Amino acid sequence: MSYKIGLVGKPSVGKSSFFNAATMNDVPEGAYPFTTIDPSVGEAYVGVDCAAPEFDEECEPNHGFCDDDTRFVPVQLVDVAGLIPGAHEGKGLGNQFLTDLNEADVLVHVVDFSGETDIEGEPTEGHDPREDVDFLEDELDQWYLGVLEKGIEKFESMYQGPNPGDEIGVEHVLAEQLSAFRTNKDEIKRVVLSLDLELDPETWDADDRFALAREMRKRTKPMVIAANKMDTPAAKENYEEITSDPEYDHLTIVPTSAHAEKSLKKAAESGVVDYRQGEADFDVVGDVSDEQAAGLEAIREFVAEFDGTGVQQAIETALFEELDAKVVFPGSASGDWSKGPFRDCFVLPGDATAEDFAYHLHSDIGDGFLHGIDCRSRRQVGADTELEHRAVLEVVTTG
Ligand SMILES: Nc1nc2c(ncn2[C@@H]2O[C@H](COP(=O)(O)OP(=O)(O)OP(=O)(O)O)[C@@H](O)[C@H]2O)c(=O)[nH]1
Repeated sequence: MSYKIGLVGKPSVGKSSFFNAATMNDVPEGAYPFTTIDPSVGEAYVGVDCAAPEFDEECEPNHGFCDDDTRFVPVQLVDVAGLIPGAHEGKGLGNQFLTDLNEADVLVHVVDFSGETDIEGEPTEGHDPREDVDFLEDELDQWYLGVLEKGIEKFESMYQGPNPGDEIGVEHVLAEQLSAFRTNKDEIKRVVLSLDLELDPETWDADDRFALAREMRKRTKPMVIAANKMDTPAAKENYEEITSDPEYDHLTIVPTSAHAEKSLKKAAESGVVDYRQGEADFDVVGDVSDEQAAGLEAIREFVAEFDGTGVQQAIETALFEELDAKVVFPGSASGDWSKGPFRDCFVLPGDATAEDFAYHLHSDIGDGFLHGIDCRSRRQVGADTELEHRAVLEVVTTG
């Protein structure tokens, strides 16, 4: 099972261009991307430094591929259609949209920073991209608020038992109601207290309820803004303005040109350039017309200024920074790579332990877990030890 990154945005912001660019990969022979019959799901990759060279090995990836010591690990990119005003009330694709959003582990919100599409996705000029950012956040907050209100109603109608001490804590009821958002009672309790609220919904006014819904949404729907169309002057101006606006400090904004990424990948496919996704430069290696050369030079300036086209960066930031995921390589401490060196590389939650990793490999391996061995230091690792990003671990089992 790979991680799911949900791509969301109103019409005409460049969501399709982003999706196509991110999933248009020149995968080398022998790498088998998953097959899908759903055109809104594609395979993208997150790049990490491959661990194999540290062990003087050449990796043989089962999934994804390795290019010049960067290991590209597959993730699913899901094009979530249907962001329109009122989605939380079931308008348009409303409920389906929310269900699809919920299946994603983390979101990339594609926003047209050029200001050339209005809130409905129609052409315009001078539209403030902040409205789009607020609009998605508000849709999500209203949705959370609706679910939260139901939980509060349930709690208030519950019989609390005749004796003091029999009461059911509100966090239990809310945790059940909000379970689809992958939260739990401890988190809810922490958020309630962090907002200086009492654990008693009778004392919460409308603002308190909204604040709670918003805070729960922020914690459980990590998201990155892909500031798209950054190749236009208007987008650069908007970007400067928004990134220096303290109201938007809570957001991670990645300057992006889906166009540039698509052009580079196409040029690479036809052998005109040598380009590796995520890189801030490329080489022209084929014949190009003057017009193509000028286009490529404009892209070169862009990727130099923004350290890449932003497509790969947005996906990697979403997974590794917003979601705080990490990768772990199964390894051999004794250097026995007879089954193929560094075949696998798994994406795991940031707090995954050695035992979690064992269970990720197989439930039998998890059940039989004795200890792990850190293949770099050859030190023994206990079940509860949190693994580092790019750990190389051998699991020793009873079996
Ligand atoms: N300048 C510029 N234009 C872009 C970029 N990405 C997309 N566009 C343009 O924006 C318009 C919309 O792009 P699409 O990729 O079709 O947008 P979408 O959000 O998927 O739109 P719908 O399919 O209508 O939902 C097209 O005219 C694209 O050429 C970009 O990075 N820079």
